Amino acid sequence: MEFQHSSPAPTAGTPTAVLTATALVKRYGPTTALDGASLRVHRGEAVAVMGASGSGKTTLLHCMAAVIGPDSGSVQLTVDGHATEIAGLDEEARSQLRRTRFGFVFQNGMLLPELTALENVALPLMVNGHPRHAAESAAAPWLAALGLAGMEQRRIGQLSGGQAQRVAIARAQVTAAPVVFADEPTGALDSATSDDVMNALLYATKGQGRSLVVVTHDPRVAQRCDRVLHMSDGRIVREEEPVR
Ligand SMILES: Nc1ncnc2c1ncn2[C@@H]1O[C@H](COP(=O)(O)OP(=O)(O)OP(=O)(O)O)[C@@H](O)[C@H]1O
Repeated sequence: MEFQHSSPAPTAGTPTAVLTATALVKRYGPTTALDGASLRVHRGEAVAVMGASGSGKTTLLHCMAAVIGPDSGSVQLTVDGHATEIAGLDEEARSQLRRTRFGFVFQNGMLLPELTALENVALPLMVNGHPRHAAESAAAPWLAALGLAGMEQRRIGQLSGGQAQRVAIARAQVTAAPVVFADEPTGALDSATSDDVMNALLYATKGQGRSLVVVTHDPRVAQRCDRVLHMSDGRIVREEEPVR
């Protein structure tokens, strides 16, 4: 299965940074969305980003994930001992990075309704040039691992909200991306389903030695992560490690 190829978890006491953001600034006209935000994400850890509406969480996630470039500051991605500065890349290079190094899970899944569950999960591999049969063969074990065996041929509208979100999680894993970004992944779900989806998300990321960065308003989701970073006015102002 795809996740057998993933990196091992970091050894205790020597956390390795996979993403290091330093002094990120991003302005939209008169609005300063990021005002010197800095953080590190270590290999194999789950980090929650919390904060009031408008504090800059999504903008931070988008800068870290090469969705947008910051106006200034640095984002360093380190994979297999090789560090790359990604903050200044052009759109084409950012797009390639997103397809190969990052996975994404959003609140509404962002799945293609006209495709089946299996096709949705296989899609990132096909976009990266894998033939359909190979892509679907790699995708199917992920659906099974996330409790969706037998549902491969259903279209997204024939799944519950929690099932659809698990398809989105499978899709974010199938390229073995070292970092997965999730923006309010449980925002549209009831609390029991939210717990299931969070279990699936942690299993598919941290459980495979990958890193997870999750933006959330839900303290229950944050509580499940290794570290919780609090944002205010475009900066990280506080960090805590939830007691479990
Ligand atoms: N594309 C954009 N154009 C203009 N302003 C933007 C844009 N994106 C974000 N902003 C502004 O930047 C600030 C930070 O927005 P951001 O979405 O990062 O906050 P957030 O903490 O994720 O908020 P929420 O919890 O409501 O999603 C806000 O004032 C927002 O209005």
